[in-house]
Amino acid sequence: MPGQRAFSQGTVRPKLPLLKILQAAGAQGETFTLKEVMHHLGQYIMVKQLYDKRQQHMVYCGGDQLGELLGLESFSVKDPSPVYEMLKRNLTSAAM
Ligand SMILES: C[C@@H](c1ccc(Cl)cc1)n1cnc(-c2ccccc2)c1-c1c(C(=O)NCCN2CCN(C3CCCCC3)CC2)[nH]c2cc(Cl)ccc12
Repeated sequence: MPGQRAFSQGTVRPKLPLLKILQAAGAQGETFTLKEVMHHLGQYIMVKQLYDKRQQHMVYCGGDQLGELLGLESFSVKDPSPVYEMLKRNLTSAAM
């Protein structure tokens, strides 16, 4: 029951550029929980090998759609703030 899910789990609707990134990581559908968004973004980084193999907390996203959305060439997974800022710009509540 989508309606029920929307109210019970804080479901969000990614804007198109972010939705395309999530779908490239294998996401199905158009609404997700925040946890699912983070999982698919992690998968995307791994599938596209955007993380540094030696310094695995570093993500080099310059030249990738993810970097376009973040407005960054790189970031560390140890500082999630740029990702949360990007999500604020690219997620709408699906509960409406
Ligand atoms: C704590 C969490 C996190 C979650 C959100 C944020 Cl804003 C920062 C940090 N995290 C810790 N390392 C990673 C990570 C590191 C390198 C490559 C891929 C993921 C993640 C990220 C996850 C995730 O869902 N993580 C599950 C467990 N990860 C452990 C790391 N594992 C990989 C580490 C590199 C070598 C291959 C395994 C993958 C599964 N989702 C993310 C999405 C983004 Cl935009 C950025 C990073 C992550």
